[in-house]
Amino acid sequence: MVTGAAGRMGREMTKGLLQAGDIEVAGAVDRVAVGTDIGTLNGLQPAGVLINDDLGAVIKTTRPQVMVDFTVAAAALANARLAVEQGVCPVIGTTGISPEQLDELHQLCEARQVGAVVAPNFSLGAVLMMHFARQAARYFPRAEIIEMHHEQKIDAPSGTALKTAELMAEEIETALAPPVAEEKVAGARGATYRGLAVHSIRLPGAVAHQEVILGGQGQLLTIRHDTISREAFLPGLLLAIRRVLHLKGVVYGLENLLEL
Ligand SMILES: NC(=O)C1=CN([C@@H]2O[C@H](COP(=O)(O)OP(=O)(O)OC[C@H]3O[C@@H](n4cnc5c(N)ncnc54)[C@H](O)[C@@H]3O)[C@@H](O)[C@H]2O)C=CC1
Ligand SMILES: O=C(O)C1=N[C@H](C(=O)O)C[C@H](O)C1
Repeated sequence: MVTGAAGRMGREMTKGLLQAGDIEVAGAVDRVAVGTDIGTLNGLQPAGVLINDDLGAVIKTTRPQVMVDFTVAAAALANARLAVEQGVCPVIGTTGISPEQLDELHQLCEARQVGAVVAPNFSLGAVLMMHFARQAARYFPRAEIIEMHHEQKIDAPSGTALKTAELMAEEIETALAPPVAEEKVAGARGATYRGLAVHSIRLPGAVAHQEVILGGQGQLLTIRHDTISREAFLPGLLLAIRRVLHLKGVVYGLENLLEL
């Protein structure tokens, strides 16, 4: 089942799931487009699954194995609690979930022996970009992250940028440049997370893009990923759905399901 099924990601991923031979979409939840068939909503044949705004009722009536969540951070943890309590494995793409919320999910999943995947980015290219940035961080003393997204994105920095900084911080020792003597305009040097400067751009025309720039003596290394269309997220989501059924506890980051 999919929560946030009427959103940008929910629609695109539901469309892909409806077309995947080995997956049945049992239910769809959203606060909007209630009563709309998810097939029709996505330009396909009617699928016989109507969007419902009551997650508890959908879980009880359809008994799904997996709940895919693309909603908002404020809803994602509550949705996951409901799912795990019913033995349903959450696959969460929603970003903005705090480390404390992630800990709570870890404990809940351990206690119930239910698998969950939380992945700030399901695009395999973005996962590789993060992996390469982490590797490169071993050899460069400084790095900064620039992420660019569409204007409707509500969180900043992106979940991908935060995850990238977390991965790089495990390798890099002095990522943060010395503070400038005078920041003439507040925020000019971006935000700081895990010792790395992170800059967020929001522009029409953008989908999801990130550059990691590493600096060393006499050289710069730029690692960049561009999401041109949301279809990019489907193969990673399918992988997570198929694997989560065999997990116990939470896997945070798709890189942990790939042999990198
Ligand atoms: N992990 C990944 O690969 C990706 C993650 N995302 C993340 O997915 C999330 C959703 O992004 P978009 O689809 O662009 O947003 P969106 O705003 O288009 O869709 C969110 C949907 O969730 C619904 N919603 C909100 N609260 C709800 C609740 N309590 N119960 C049920 N439905 C609820 C909204 O009505 C809306 O239809 C964001 O956190 C974004 O950062 C986005 C793209 C890729
Ligand atoms: O909101 C988006 O669009 C995206 N959100 C995720 C994030 O916050 O990193 C993944 C991707 O960048 C698209």
